[in-house]
Amino acid sequence: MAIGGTATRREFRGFLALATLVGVLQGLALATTVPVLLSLHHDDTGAAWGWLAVLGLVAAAGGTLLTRVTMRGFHLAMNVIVAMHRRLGQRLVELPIGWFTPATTGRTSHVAVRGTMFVAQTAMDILVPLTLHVVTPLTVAVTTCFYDWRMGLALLAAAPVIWLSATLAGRRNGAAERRIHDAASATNSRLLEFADKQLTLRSAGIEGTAYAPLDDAIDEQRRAGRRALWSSVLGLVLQGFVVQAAFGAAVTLGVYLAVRGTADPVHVVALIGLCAQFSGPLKILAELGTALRRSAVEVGAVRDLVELEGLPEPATPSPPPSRHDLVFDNVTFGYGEGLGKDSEPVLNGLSLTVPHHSMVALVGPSGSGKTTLTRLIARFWDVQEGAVTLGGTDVRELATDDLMAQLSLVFQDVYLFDDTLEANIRLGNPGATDEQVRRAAEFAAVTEIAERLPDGWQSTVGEGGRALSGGERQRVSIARALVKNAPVVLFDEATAALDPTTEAVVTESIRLLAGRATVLVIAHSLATVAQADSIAFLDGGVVVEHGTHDDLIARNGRYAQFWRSRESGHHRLDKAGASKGEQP
Ligand SMILES: Nc1ncnc2c1ncn2[C@@H]1O[C@H](COP(=O)(O)OP(=O)(O)OP(=O)(O)O)[C@@H](O)[C@H]1O
Repeated sequence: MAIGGTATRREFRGFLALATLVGVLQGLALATTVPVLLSLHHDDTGAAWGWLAVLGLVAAAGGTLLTRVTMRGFHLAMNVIVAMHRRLGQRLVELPIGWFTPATTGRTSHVAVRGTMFVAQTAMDILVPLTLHVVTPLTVAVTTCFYDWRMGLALLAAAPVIWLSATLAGRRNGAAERRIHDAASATNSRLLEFADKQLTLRSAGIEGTAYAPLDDAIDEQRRAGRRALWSSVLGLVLQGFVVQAAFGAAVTLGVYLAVRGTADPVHVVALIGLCAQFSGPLKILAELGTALRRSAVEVGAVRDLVELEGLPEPATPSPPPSRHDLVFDNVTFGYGEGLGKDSEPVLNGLSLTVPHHSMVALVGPSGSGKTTLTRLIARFWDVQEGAVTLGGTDVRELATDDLMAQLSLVFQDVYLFDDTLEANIRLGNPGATDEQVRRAAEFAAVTEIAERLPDGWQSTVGEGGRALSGGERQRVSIARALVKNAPVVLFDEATAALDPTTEAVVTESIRLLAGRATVLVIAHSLATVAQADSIAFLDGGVVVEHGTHDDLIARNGRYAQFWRSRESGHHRLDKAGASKGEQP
């Protein structure tokens, strides 16, 4: 319950205390049946009625408190769900953007839905019965001591053995539940991937529901489920056996005492009835323990997510810089953990300067690190060695909001929300006037999209912008970047061939930005390269050549080769053409 915060923890303790009190009252009500029976046996009807009244009062108090405890459990569950969702939401905005992959998104949705559902169930369906099923038999055992200390002690001595067997069974089941959880998370991720990649799968001729990674994940989930079922059945059998053995031992002891004449046989019969109330609830203790562990696994997964390390925010952030030159100073970065041998650095001590309000084009073979380089500026991830500075300030020293306010990102995978065309542009600058939005849209040739769509600017673009073509989506994202009017623009030109309008918009918007913002563009077209103040040619995670177009042509190195090969054949630098195999 720590996950719900301090207030929830206090509420939880009160809830458990109340549930314990209900358990004690239920045990006392059961124990009161013994004097009722004995009074009847001794024909003392007055005492029998008296004890019956006590029994009624205790049972009524227990029932009333049980209603209260159930209500409290409900409130507690709701509070924890809200607290968990809040913390989860908070954590998601703090995580580095690079953390979000289809696998982690699948895991998150699984955890957010199942984890919270389990918490709600834990308080209501598990914790109350579990507390009652422990406290009531213990109260019965203690009160038995008052009637016959020998039989009472026998019950109390059995308690740790029963507890141990319940714990062992629960632990086994907990491990099985963890496997089910992992398998279900994996299936969830594969399912999302399967839905998301339908186009790719179908174009690869993989039709229907046959998709090996998903089938494997479902098989693993089935196997884990079967193992968990066996584990749970074995636990129940073990628990039932131990409890029956304890009950049998208490009955045998009672009979022995009666036969030896050291206990009244009627007394013993009444106590055997009470012992049955001791063993009944304990039989399903293992089952409840399993449910609790299952819940703990789900809650643990939420906690793991909540405790993931977010992007470290500076304790005292530097003020937003007034100049906007970008410097990569000896930057080393790899996607794995640390810089161990399992994590080949993608950038190897790379240094590059993009002066204030200048434009640098990044070119180079596929996989040379161009995308990675631009994303380090926006702190999708942090560098492992060296530094990325903006206006002389390390990007890690800036508050994330301040940093993002300086940047406009025009990436190929920029997401359009299932909202209106206008709202998607305004996202770049929520405070922009209608006039500013329309001007940016006009420049990025989005106006003609609005004119074509039935509801104009108010037309919704569908989830991820699916109502628009790839080129149109890029135009909307350019309009979004233009309306933001940020001093630094990171531009990833589309690698796929664009329609002529979009191609012209890309060229024009880059021309517009030149001199007004610091622009770092991953260039795939010669038209873009030609507009840059300088060109950095990347290979193997380092800048192998950097200079103006004329300088680099005169040097007759890698860039000159690339330029000639593009000029003589293709107009675009597609990925295949720029691959390492073919010298650019
Ligand atoms: N999220 C990621 N996790 C792990 N490795 C990655 C990730 N993104 C990129 N890489 C690896 O980093 C290397 C550089 O990739 P990057 O995308 O930066 O190159 P690029 O020059 O932009 O390539 P392209 O022109 O094909 O887009 C590649 O080997 C790639 O496989």
